[in-house]
Amino acid sequence: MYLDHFSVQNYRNLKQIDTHFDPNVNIFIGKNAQGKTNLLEAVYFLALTRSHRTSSDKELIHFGDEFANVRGQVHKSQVVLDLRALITKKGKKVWINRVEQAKLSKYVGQLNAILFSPEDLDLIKGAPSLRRRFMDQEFGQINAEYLYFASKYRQVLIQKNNYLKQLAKGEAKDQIFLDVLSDQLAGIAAEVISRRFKFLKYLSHSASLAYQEISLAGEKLTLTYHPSVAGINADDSTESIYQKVLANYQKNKQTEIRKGTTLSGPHRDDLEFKLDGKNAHLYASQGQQRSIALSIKLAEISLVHHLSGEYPVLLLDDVMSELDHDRQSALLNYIHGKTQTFITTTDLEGISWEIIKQPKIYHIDSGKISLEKES
Ligand SMILES: Nc1ncnc2c1ncn2[C@@H]1O[C@H](COP(=O)(O)OP(=O)(O)OP(=O)(O)O)[C@@H](O)[C@H]1O
Repeated sequence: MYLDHFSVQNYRNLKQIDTHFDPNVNIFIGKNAQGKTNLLEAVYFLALTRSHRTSSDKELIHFGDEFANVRGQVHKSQVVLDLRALITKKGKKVWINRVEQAKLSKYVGQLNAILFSPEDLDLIKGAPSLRRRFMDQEFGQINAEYLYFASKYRQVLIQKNNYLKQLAKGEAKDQIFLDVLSDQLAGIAAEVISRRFKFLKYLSHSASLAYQEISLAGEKLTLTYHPSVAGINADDSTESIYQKVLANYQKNKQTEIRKGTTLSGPHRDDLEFKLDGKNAHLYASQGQQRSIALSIKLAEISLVHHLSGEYPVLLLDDVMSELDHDRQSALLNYIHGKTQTFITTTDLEGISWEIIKQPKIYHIDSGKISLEKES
């Protein structure tokens, strides 16, 4: 798939943009704070109806304005879609082919976007919450059911935690209501966990292949999912995961009441990256971590293609300068001719131009873009 006609009004410092992107490579060159990330964020928002940088949509509206609007024409192999997202201070609305969509879950997934930014390098060594957010964002955009269950899980978890706090303070007494909430939460947790296992199995396999292409040393990369409820494994059915999560909630019921919070479930799970069986969090060098992060992104591209038959668009925010020549070559060769790619950079130094064939080059200055030359 690729994004052709693209227009923006009042998105952060991008007051007004109206352009047609190149189906292959688009490069945005600009000094710091000119709007390069904002532009990629606007594309990401059009795809996922959320920013990768903030959970507050209001921040996305240009200072002093009332709304932000992003619109794009997406070409897929069988169909052309007109997508539109409108952000106001009261909320957001989305349209597919001018028809307003009541549910965001019906909209998300029409345009798939994989974003790679320097922060992704923290995925390996950063806090477990980063890896959970990674799973929720990436699996949510490729699978509407995952998106639904992950957000339902968050809702019911808040409800259960609020009730646990009331019980802890003695403001509530009815433990049967707690059992009802735990049962509901365990059912949704099982749906989330079984899908995480399924997608991670594929991701691990293709990330391992990608890592082998990128790293000259040839170590084997594996991804392992660690559910916080002991005893759950990849071969378990959803029903059996549900039984194990529920049994765990029951076992820890009094501790959860005392602490006023739910101690296990998808919100406490983690993901482990290993190189030749060794935990990359503890042992991988900076360079190996870059290769792992890059391999995961390449594997995501392949996962989207595997599930939807379409390649996602790839947003590379300021990462080219972070990658050495060999890793840039591996990345660009991998995506060549498959994915529409958007690259931001402050300068042209350090980019392996010989690998990028006929890009469309834009300059970006104070939120305005201008085309350098047609490819
Ligand atoms: N809601 C908003 N309204 C207007 N301007 C905004 C808004 N939010 C952010 N900005 C401006 O956007 C600019 C930052 O843009 P962006 O993050 O895209 O920079 P960049 O070109 O990617 O720079 P760098 O190379 O440093 O990452 C800043 O000048 C900031 O003040």
